[in-house]
Amino acid sequence: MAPMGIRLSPLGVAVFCLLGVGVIYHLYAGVISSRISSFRQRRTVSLRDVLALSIEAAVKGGREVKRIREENHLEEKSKGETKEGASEKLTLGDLSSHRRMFFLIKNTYPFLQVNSEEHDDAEGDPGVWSHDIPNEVKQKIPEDREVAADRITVWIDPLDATQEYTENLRKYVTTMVCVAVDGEPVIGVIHKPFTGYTAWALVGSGSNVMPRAEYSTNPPKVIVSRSHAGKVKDFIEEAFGNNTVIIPAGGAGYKVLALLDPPDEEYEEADIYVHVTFIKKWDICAGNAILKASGGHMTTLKGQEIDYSGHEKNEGGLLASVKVDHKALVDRLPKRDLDKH
Ligand SMILES: Nc1ncnc2c1ncn2[C@@H]1O[C@H](COP(=O)(O)O)[C@@H](OP(=O)(O)O)[C@H]1O
Ligand SMILES: [Mg+2]
Ligand SMILES: [Mg+2]
Ligand SMILES: [Mg+2]
Repeated sequence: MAPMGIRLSPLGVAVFCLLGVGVIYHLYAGVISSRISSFRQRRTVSLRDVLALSIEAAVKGGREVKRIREENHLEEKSKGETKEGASEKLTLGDLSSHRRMFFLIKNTYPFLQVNSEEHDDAEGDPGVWSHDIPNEVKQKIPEDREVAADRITVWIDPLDATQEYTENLRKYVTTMVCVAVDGEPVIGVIHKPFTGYTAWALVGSGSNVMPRAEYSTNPPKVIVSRSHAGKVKDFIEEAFGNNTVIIPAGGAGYKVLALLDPPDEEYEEADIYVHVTFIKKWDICAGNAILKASGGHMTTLKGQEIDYSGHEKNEGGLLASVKVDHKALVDRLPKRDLDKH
């Protein structure tokens, strides 16, 4: 017999304990959840560390891209079709690079939101960041900034210009990482796996790639997509005249580099970059950050800034420029509904 004449069976004890936990949870739920959320908010990352990690991710992903192309073992598939009916290709290069890049970032900072173009939850990768900060980054970014982790969205394109990769047009291929803070592009990395060149920028702090000395807008030389062009030629001729030089090229990363002055072997020189079909944020965020760091702009065709948080779609087209009057360019573009392209 228990004291005071109460006898509790094991089941009774369990029910009693559960009730007790329930009462305590009810009383303290608000306190517990606010403690958890304030703990999350207090978690910060150094932007210089995230830049170095992004460079390492782009380079390591790029090694996979190069290896698989050189072994000529692409395992090419189609993920479906774009709205315009072009095949959206996927190769082993995209997937292996995704695994390297995505898990390098996730294993280092598991709490960061990372959005990759590709998905492969089945196979992880044990890689973690080396914590090496390249000398060039140390020199150009002497002062660091800490940012709350919940303000950050990372965008990864493990292989940009997959179409051209399958055609063995190597110069167009890049790997890209972008870090947005509150939806604004802040860190951009564009790496070229076949030459080893890497362009990077931390907006407001420094960059290793500069604009050229001169740009023309009367008319501009316009770089455009070669495999997702839509009716871009008509659009450009209506804006800038029938004699405008149009340069078709693969890759959104490549086309941004063509607006700048990268010390890389093979690239074309353009004054502006125009895209009129649908495009996704992992394709454009890194280039947007790099242009912004040089005082340039990447906007929709109506001149709106692109928000790099939330969903991945950009449906308003693209106009990118540097060292010219971007607003004046927007004003010269035809005011058309993009669905008609
Ligand atoms: N209409 C569209 N729909 C979906 N993705 C598009 C697109 N136009 C361009 N892209 C993507 O944007 C990148 C650059 O395209 P382009 O070379 O035609 O300028 C490519 O990225 P990926 O190769 O990473 O898929 C391509 O798939
Ligand atoms: Mg793709
Ligand atoms: Mg891409
Ligand atoms: Mg891609």
